[in-house]
Amino acid sequence: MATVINTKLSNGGKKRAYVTFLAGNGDYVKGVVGLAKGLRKAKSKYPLVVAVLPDVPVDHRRQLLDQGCLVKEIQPVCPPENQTQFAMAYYVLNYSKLRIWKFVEYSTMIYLDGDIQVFENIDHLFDLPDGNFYAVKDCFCEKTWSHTPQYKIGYCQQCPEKVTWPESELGPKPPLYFNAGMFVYEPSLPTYYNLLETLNVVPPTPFAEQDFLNMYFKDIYKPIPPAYNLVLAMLWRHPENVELDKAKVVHYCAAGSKPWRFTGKEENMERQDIKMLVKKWWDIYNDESLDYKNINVRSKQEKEEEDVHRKQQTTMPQFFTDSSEAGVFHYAKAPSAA
Ligand SMILES: O=c1ccn([C@@H]2O[C@H](COP(=O)(O)OP(=O)(O)O)[C@@H](O)[C@H]2O)c(=O)[nH]1
Ligand SMILES: OC[C@H]1O[C@H](O[C@@H]2[C@@H](O)[C@H](O)[C@@H](O)[C@H](O)[C@@H]2O)[C@H](O)[C@@H](O)[C@H]1O
Ligand SMILES: [Mn+2]
Repeated sequence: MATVINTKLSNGGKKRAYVTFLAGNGDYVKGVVGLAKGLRKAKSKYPLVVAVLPDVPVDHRRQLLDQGCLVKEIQPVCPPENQTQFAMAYYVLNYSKLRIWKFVEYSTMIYLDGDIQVFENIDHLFDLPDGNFYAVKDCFCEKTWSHTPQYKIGYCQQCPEKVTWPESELGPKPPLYFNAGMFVYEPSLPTYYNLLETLNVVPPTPFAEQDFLNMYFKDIYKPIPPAYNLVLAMLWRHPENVELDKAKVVHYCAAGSKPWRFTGKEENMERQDIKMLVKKWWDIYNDESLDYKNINVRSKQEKEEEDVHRKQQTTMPQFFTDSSEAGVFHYAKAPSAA
């Protein structure tokens, strides 16, 4: 009987945290600072861990520590030698995200890209049933997908009734596919080592670690509502699937939409909803009252009010219990991916 490795805390404690990933000495650090301040404004009760590659400079790490982040250095993960043309050349560095499965001091983590902002409290996602991988469905309609059969025939999982998948010509319909900019997962050493072993034998593909994670977790992937990761292209590709005022999490992944380098010149960036969302991001980034150093000076009364507000927030939203999403909770506990 193999010894079961207890990858949870030895005292069985249930630690939780948000986690993001930072590489390079460029301007993505602004995204992570904005995310740290956004989580604070949303009154999240869990810390933000930032997994940094060795090339993240000391002054950027200092900025993150000053914003109350927990900075953890990780080593890069490189895919096997390959001739793949990644959808974006820099996607090759995104494989390093896989290191976050090693953070087993946490039982559950919510991964958020550095170009994501959390505008409403999503702490309740930590209470989703264990054993699954939760994320929001992606869209195949941007030209970044032009290399795929879906794109070529105009098929998208966001509107499967629009173009029927031609099983006779293309074989079975592709499984549901998630955007890897946001997901709820359980760190696990067996899963971590198996991910790295599997990576070495799977040929890389254009969406790099996003494709790889979709392949690896396809049997335990459970979709959650788009409010938890609004991929901006949905606004012009599938407006019928978007309720902008209900978007709790916004993912600035459309070309030209990164708020900290926004010019408004690229396609779709002249839209009023895009400009409103970019302003919303900047309002948080520039709000000094959200800086970590200023948070601890609040009055005792404000803290009591905050506790009341937080208690109101921690109940699972109604739609998770009485809508199609309820299927997420009625699944039998899936076998761990490990
Ligand atoms: O130079 C870079 C590029 C990417 N990233 C990190 O990798 C994530 C994924 O890249 P990106 O969000 O640009 O991909 P997209 O979601 O736009 O396809 C970013 O959010 C950052 O957290 C980074 O830190 N530095
Ligand atoms: O390395 C691959 C990346 O793939 C994803 O971004 C893409 C993808 O979602 C496409 O569907 C969109 O068309 C595109 O705009 C968007 O940038 C993740 O957001 C990112 O974290 C990362 O995993
Ligand atoms: Mn992103």
